[in-house]
Amino acid sequence: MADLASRITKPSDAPAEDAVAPAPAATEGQGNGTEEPADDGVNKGLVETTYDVEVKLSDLQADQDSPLYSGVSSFEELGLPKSINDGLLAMNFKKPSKIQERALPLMISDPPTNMIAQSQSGTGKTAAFVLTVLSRVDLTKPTQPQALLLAPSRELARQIQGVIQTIGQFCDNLIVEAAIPGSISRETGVQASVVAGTPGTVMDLIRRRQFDVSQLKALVIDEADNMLDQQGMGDQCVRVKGMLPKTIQTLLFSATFPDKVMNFARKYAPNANEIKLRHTELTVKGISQMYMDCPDESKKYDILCKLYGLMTIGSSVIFVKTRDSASEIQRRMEADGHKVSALHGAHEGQNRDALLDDFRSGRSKVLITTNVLARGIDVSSVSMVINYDIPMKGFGDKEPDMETYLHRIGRTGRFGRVGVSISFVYDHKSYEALSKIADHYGLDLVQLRPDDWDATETKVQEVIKSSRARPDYAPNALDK
Ligand SMILES: Nc1ncnc2c1ncn2[C@@H]1O[C@H](COP(=O)(O)OP(=O)(O)OP(=O)(O)O)[C@@H](O)[C@H]1O
Repeated sequence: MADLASRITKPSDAPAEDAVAPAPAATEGQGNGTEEPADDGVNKGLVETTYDVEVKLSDLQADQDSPLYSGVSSFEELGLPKSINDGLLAMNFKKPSKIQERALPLMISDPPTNMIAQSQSGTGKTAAFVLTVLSRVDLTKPTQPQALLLAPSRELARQIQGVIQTIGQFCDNLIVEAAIPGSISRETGVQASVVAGTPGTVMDLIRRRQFDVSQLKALVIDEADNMLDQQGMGDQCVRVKGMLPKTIQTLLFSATFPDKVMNFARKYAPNANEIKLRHTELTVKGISQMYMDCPDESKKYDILCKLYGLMTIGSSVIFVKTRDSASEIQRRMEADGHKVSALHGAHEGQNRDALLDDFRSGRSKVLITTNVLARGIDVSSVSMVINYDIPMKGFGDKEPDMETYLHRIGRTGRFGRVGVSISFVYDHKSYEALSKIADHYGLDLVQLRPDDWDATETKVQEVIKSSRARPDYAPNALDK
């Protein structure tokens, strides 16, 4: 068994840095009733101290080693139309990140070329593909669908819709619709130039002839490794693509592209330009990765409750394995006087939307969820992620889900912010799973001990206190 203990850092050298993660497959939240699809995330390495050192975004974007680095001084230099640049300015996006600077020129040039692009969590992949889509839309045909963006969950599809609307706020006549369960009227069908949806719903709309795909010019698959995975929504994505014009420009994006899906991705998006990360580049430096050594499973809940005060300094996401345990932990925590909410695939769609909107706005600060929210969700105030259950994959939970770990912890530490992840281990199996994740990504995980609560609080607080919102950061498009 890999030795987690050998990777423990002392309190004084605690701050962690990079992260990585692969991801499991998510469905549209219509999972099989208990366990929901996983996804990834990773971080690694410990940096010297500096939890409380405030690094400005402008400094990060000038650091060539940062994924936020930009060699150009503004978006204007990338040749985007003024209406789009105005939208970026309104969002306070001053300079592109590395993925935006590298991918955009390749994607917006003619003739259109396919793209397979990888970049760490929270580094601005959404804007990269949204800008491409907006540059291709003919606004004189506002109700003619011209671009389709697919995502693994209704929450992510809605978030992408919001980003398109925000960046495109000065594009006259731009109409963006979400194609998620219950969103498109049967009478009218799709009446938009840009559609962001989940594959099952999109497939149904096309089959029922409520979605005219004949003029589509661009297809974006976000979280593409997860979406194309045969155990996830690969089949649906293949069917959807089979119904689209053959000449469509296909853009695949994710923070993780495990080798096993790369071959398929290359078939799905033939002759694509590729931007890939090396293994060592997958981690996000701002995320301090820790683990909690729980004496046994029954103590996990008590330890979670003890962490509640730290969770509410900012906002927190608690990831658990099943819908049932999400609901059960919510019930117990509420009975114990804590304010928490739980969101998972068993909830009805509008309820899910309201729960996430509350979390985005800060009306709720602690969200218990499953892998359905592990990927893509961007809430800038999240300063802590808890892996109450270590993400596992395969039948019988035999192997850790490297990708899901990376994506889960990537819900914090977004675009230069800092955050903490705490993974709970309590027995040989969970300890070994986390050890494998640490070995895979070369992580130095900081150990937290439930019997030394002062040290735990100090280590966590050091990070979270410096994660406060700073004015040089652009707000998330949907955060209120
Ligand atoms: N150029 C920019 N300048 C400032 N902020 C930006 C810029 N680009 C993106 N952001 C912000 O960074 C945050 C993360 O972006 P985004 O959600 O696109 O990350 P991502 O790479 O898609 O992450 P994930 O892999 O987790 O889906 C968002 O809040 C977004 O508004």
